[in-house]
Amino acid sequence: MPAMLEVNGLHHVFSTADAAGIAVRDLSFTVETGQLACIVGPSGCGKSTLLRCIAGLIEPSGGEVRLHGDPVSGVPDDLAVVFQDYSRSLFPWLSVRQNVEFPLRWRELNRAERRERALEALGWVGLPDAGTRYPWQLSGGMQQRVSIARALASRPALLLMDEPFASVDAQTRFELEDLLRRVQRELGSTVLLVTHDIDESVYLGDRVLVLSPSPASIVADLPVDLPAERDQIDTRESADFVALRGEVARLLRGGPQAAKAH
Ligand SMILES: Nc1ncnc2c1ncn2[C@@H]1O[C@H](COP(=O)(O)OP(=O)(O)OP(=O)(O)O)[C@@H](O)[C@H]1O
Repeated sequence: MPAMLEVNGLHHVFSTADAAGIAVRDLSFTVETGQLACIVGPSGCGKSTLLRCIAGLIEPSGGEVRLHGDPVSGVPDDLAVVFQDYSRSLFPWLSVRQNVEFPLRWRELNRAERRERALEALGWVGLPDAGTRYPWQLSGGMQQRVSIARALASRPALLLMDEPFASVDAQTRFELEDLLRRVQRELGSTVLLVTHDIDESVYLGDRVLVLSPSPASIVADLPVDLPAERDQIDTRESADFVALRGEVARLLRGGPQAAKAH
């Protein structure tokens, strides 16, 4: 059976990007069904470009992306993306429930089924009673929960997340990280999340892919051998967490040389 996501020799060049125009350089990896894989890399290294190529939003200059064996060209139906900026991704003139229902219009679902799915997804993210409110009546963290509910409502084969918690305060970030791990495990979702935050990548991931500075290539692919049940205080204080965080930090500081040593 093919992996849920296969990225083979992915390469992307922007005419104005740094390093002779190369944004992503010969990247290959797979993500298995039910896995939460984190990609961590320095600012500007090409994380968003990589995610956009996988989402079919950018046609890569070279290489290929396969979703459960099928080549990706254009945005696949069974893929959803959560971006960092929830304030620009939710429609302010639609209620929370209507926002969550919106992408379901392109599914073969009747009105009642769309409504049911939206309310179910709002329940998954702890907002069962927020359906009639408007995004601007909610806190930033609640708005990002709505974005996650909208992405999950279509039950995507793959959920892509681009720095999803970078715009909320530290306490809310912890809550959203725990929410994501809980929902991902309950639903068995396959998630690929990019972040520049080393601690977040280790706390959230079943696995951490470390990227080099621009142009992005893979420096290391590390399994996260932490217990599945994680706690924001105890896990972050554990010896295994501290050791892995140190390893990722050293790889990020050392770039490709560290990768060779690794
Ligand atoms: N549309 C574009 N046109 C030209 N160059 C681009 C475009 N988008 C990104 N780039 C360039 O590609 C490189 C990688 O950018 P990208 O946004 O993918 O990095 P990133 O790791 O997501 O950055 P950050 O951590 O700051 O969000 C950068 O040099 C950037 O300037």
